Parts: sequence; C-alpha cells; structure tokens
Amino acid sequence: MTVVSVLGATGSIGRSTADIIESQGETFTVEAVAGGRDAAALAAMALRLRARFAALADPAGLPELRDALAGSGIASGAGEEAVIEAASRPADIVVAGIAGSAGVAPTHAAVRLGRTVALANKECLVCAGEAFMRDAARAGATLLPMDSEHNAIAQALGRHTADDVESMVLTASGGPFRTWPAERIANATREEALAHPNWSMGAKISVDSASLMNKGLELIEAHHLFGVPAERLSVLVHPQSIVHGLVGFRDGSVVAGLACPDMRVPIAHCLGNPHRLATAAPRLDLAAVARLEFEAPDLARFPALRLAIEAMNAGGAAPTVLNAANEVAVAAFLAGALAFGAIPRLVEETLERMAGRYGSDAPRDVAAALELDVEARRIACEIGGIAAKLTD
Ligand SMILES: NC(=O)C1=CN([C@@H]2O[C@H](COP(=O)(O)OP(=O)(O)OC[C@H]3O[C@@H](n4cnc5c(N)ncnc54)[C@H](OP(=O)(O)O)[C@@H]3O)[C@@H](O)[C@H]2O)C=CC1
Ligand SMILES: CC(=O)[C@@H](O)[C@H](O)COP(=O)(O)O
Ligand SMILES: [Mn+2]
Repeated sequence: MTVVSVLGATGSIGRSTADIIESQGETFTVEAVAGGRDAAALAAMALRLRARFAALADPAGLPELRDALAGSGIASGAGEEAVIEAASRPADIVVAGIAGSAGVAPTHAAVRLGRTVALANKECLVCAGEAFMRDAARAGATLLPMDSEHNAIAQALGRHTADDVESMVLTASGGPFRTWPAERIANATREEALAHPNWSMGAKISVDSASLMNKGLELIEAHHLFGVPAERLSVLVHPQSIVHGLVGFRDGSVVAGLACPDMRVPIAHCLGNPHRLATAAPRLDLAAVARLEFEAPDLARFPALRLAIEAMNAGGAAPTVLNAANEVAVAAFLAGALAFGAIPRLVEETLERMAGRYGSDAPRDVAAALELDVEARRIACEIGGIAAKLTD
C-alpha cells in the first residue's frame, strides 16, 4: 500500500491524480487532500479518495467543509497551517498540484521532511529554485518531475547526469495564438486564452501557455531540477504536443520522450515510481499522426518567453520577481482588469522597477524568496493600477 497526499486536490492535476489512484484498486491510500477555496469540491474529493484529513486554505470555507464531511470520520482544518499540515503528514508520495506561488510553502514543508514529492507546481522552482533544491538535497527529499516536459526529460535522461548532457529541449504547443499576428494577440479575450489546443488545465497555466510564459517558467524549472546550465536549455514549438522533451548527449545521441498529451501519463509515472502503472490514457499511433512539426519560438510575438529567458540568464532574484509579476498580471487578465498584451509589459516594468532593489544573489532561503514575492506583487499591482484583492 502506497500512502499519497494530494495538494491542489480539486484542480486539474488533483483530479487526474485521483483518476489514477482510483484506477489502481487497493494500491494507494490517501492520507491528506488540500485545496484553496472550494469547500464543496474538496469535501467531495476527500470522500471520493477516503482521505484521512482535508485542508482548505480559505478559513471562511471551514464550516461548509465540516458540514460536508460530518459523520465521515475525515478530519478537517482550514488556513495556511492546515495546508502545511496536509503536506507534512506522513506519506510515501506528496503530489504538489497547488497552482502558483501559493504552492511554495506547503511543498517546501514536504521537502524539508525528506518526502518524495511529485512536482507539478513549477512556480516552486521559479520563485525559490536554488534554496528549494538545496533544502531538498539537505533533507534527502526526492523530487519526481510531474510537469509533462520534465517528466519526459527525466525518462530520456535515465541514469545520466547533467555532465553527459549537451542540450535539453522543452517542446511548447505554441498555445492558441501560435499563428496569430501580434496585434490580435494583444487583444485576445479570456475565453480565447483559455482555449488550449491540446491540454485541459487550470486557468493560470492555460493563460501562461497562451503567452508562452509557461515555457519560460519551465526552462527555469528544468535548470534547477536537472542542474543543467541555462545555455544548454532551449524551447522548440511543436503544435502536436506528442514529443514532450528531448535530451542531446555529448556523444551526439538524442533521446526524446513521447506520449499522447494526457497528464495521466506523467502522473502515473510518478505515482508508480520505480515501477510502471497501467493507465487508460490513449496510445500513440504515429502512423495516424503522420506528421510531427517543429518550429523555432517567435520571441517578438511572444515577449513573455523572452522575459523568462532573460530572467533565467540573469539568475539571482530575477525569476522570483518575474514569477510574482506574472501571477499578478494573469490574475488581473482573468478578472478582466488587464489586456492580454499588457501581461508581458507589466512583467517587464516590474522587473525594471525592481532591478535596483534586489542583488544578483538568489534569495538566501525560501522565506526570503516568499518575502520578495510579496514585494514584487505589491509593486506589480501599483504599476498596473490593479487592486491587490484581484490577485489573491
Ligand atoms: N493542469 C496541468 O495539466 C498541469 C499543471 N501543472 C502545474 O500544476 C499546478 C496546478 O495546476 P492546475 O491543476 O492546472 O491548476 P488548477 O487551477 O486546476 O488547480 C489548482 C489547485 O490548487 C488549489 N489551491 C489554490 N490555492 C491554494 C492554496 N493557497 N492552498 C491550497 N490549495 C490551493 C486549488 O483549490 P481551489 O480550486 O479550491 O481554489 C486547486 O485545487 C500549477 O503549478 C501548474 O503549472 C504542470 C503541468 C501540467
Ligand atoms: C501538460 C503540461 O505539462 C503543460 O505545462 C503543457 O506543457 C502546456 O502546454 P504548452 O506547451 O502550450 O505550454
Ligand atoms: Mn508542462
């Protein structure tokens, strides 16, 4: 019996994780589930997975959560401390599926306890990469890459280390605006930005995919996760999302990870580690696909990717500020308070405004990264004339 806790249990990653857990009979038991605001959905997930503990970040939802779980024997709690408790309870695998920098502290709590963490939340490594990886190493935690590109790369990498790697390529679908001219992208609606061509995901990552910021965040994630220097990492647009990642080795070999675009595949890979779980994900039929296309990313039409590459190259605290400003900008766009084209502009202005405020050193620890995150959010709101409550 493998004991799993699922952080972000009501989201896209959480629901796909629940599908895999349920499909495996008695292989898994669930210790804890955690969610943000949706008490009814969290209670339903706790009951579905027969979890022992359910934690909701928003204290206002606790009465509803308690009512829904009454008589089930499932303990519950609310607030940041309760989410940390969910992450800290003994478990063989903790799935880190909270969206955004809200996932940093709970995931870090699991890491500091030396847990095996299946990492879907990429913002942990963008916001606090160096400190996070250092703490993981110190605590003897294992990070299993669940983000599809990183999962494919980890499989392609096998037993090799960064020393053997000449290049690492993350593919990008190109998002819904891949073929659009810049002027049309600038005025894209919420509905258009959320219409991802290949994946069904939460709102924040869907908008990031549309701006290609997602791929920039993923470059920074790969840099920390695999310890590969920034100059060996690159992005290739691949509209079919079948090849997820490629590793070029120093002998000239290139190993790629392929699968149909279905998160159940990387989730099963992480939960089954070191074995393989059978899944109902669609099987790849390359004869039916017939053509795989690749093209270079267009950094002029997708400036968010350029900004993320620049932040990765600059290092230090730049990725923390980039991530925070992007979260503010995406939340404001989703709330109808910012145009799509203003997202990268707000990120760039926040980076410029804060350039003198942080040194070239990375935040010394995760707490310092989170303090900088709060400050960068405040400044992004100020520059964009955005009410802070829109971005909570
Ligand atoms: N979806 C995907 O296919 C992929 C996602 N990822 C990454 O995984 C993460 C999750 O993405 P996704 O599942 O799409 O996002 P969703 O928006 O679908 O889900 C987010 C989850 O986080 C919960 N949550 C939000 N704030 C808090 C908080 N403060 N404390 C506890 N839980 C909270 C939400 O609860 P509530 O609904 O109640 O607010 C929800 O359960 C992101 O970092 C994303 O980049 C990576 C690869 C693929
Ligand atoms: C499923 C997954 O891992 C996402 O991060 C995905 O990569 C998003 O698609 P894009 O390639 O369009 O960013
Ligand atoms: Mn991804």
